[in-house]
Amino acid sequence: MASPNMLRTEALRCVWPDGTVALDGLDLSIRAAQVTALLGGNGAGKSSLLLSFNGILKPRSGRVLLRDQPLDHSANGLKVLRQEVGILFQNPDVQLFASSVYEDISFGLCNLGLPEPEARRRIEAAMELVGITALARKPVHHLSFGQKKRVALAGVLAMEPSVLLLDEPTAGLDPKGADEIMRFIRELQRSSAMTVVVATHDIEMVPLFCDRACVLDRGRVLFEGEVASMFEHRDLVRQAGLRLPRIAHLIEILVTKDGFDLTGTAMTISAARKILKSMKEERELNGT
Ligand SMILES: Nc1ncnc2c1ncn2[C@@H]1O[C@H](COP(=O)(O)OP(=O)(O)OP(=O)(O)O)[C@@H](O)[C@H]1O
Repeated sequence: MASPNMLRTEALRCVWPDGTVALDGLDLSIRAAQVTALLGGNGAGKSSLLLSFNGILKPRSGRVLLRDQPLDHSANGLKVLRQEVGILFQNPDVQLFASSVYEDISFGLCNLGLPEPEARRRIEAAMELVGITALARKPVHHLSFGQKKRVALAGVLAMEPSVLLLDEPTAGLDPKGADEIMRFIRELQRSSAMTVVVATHDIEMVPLFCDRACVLDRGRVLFEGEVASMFEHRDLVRQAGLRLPRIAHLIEILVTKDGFDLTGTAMTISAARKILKSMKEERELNGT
């Protein structure tokens, strides 16, 4: 059975104050308890869409619905919304402003007026989750970029949101850090049934960590559906300025240019290994 929709847009049109149309009549759905990749070239509208999900960018027309209820853009409505829908910005410097890591993570919770023991429990749990407990007393301005990103994420997670919006979470991280953050988000999403939306240019991680994909182009939806199905629409992928994962591209070249008789396609190394192993077994059976 398909998951219910957590977020939905109806003919959503968003225009920045300078007149730039960022989203141009968008109709799409974000399924609950899944990881959705938001893809598209530079300026396609990914960040603008995340900002509209969080109520920061208000629709010029159309609407955004959370659990089938239109967003309430009043001051109180936004306060409630931001407890439920957390956003990690691409640049952690716009998100961090307190003097120490601990204080920064506690900022959003202080605004909720939580009792001190509950706030402390949440802060410590969030620091533990993202692996920054040892940094608790460190000044934020002494942290590396990757550490700042984890602190900003801990601040979002301490609010215990049911929807997590991530704008380029792996940008600027080393390969190990990028892999760790995506694995961690995937595990967290599975254990807590969180809904996650990831705007990214990191196409390699899409088949590894995402269930669905939504491809934007000039503020419009070009594709919405399962990740595997998106990669089957190769023309569309390329039209949107995207590419296949390297391993899928290699398989494509082996079949189309080098005449390899491979059945199926592969988006990940483990899937490619299966295909190549089955080809080897078939050859051995046929004695070729
Ligand atoms: N604060 C702003 N003021 C005016 N225009 C903006 C603002 N932020 C974004 N835009 C414009 O809105 C459009 C969509 O930008 P957006 O940042 O949402 O795209 P994106 O898909 O996230 O791009 P990228 O992959 O480069 O981060 C672009 O034309 C951009 O120039």
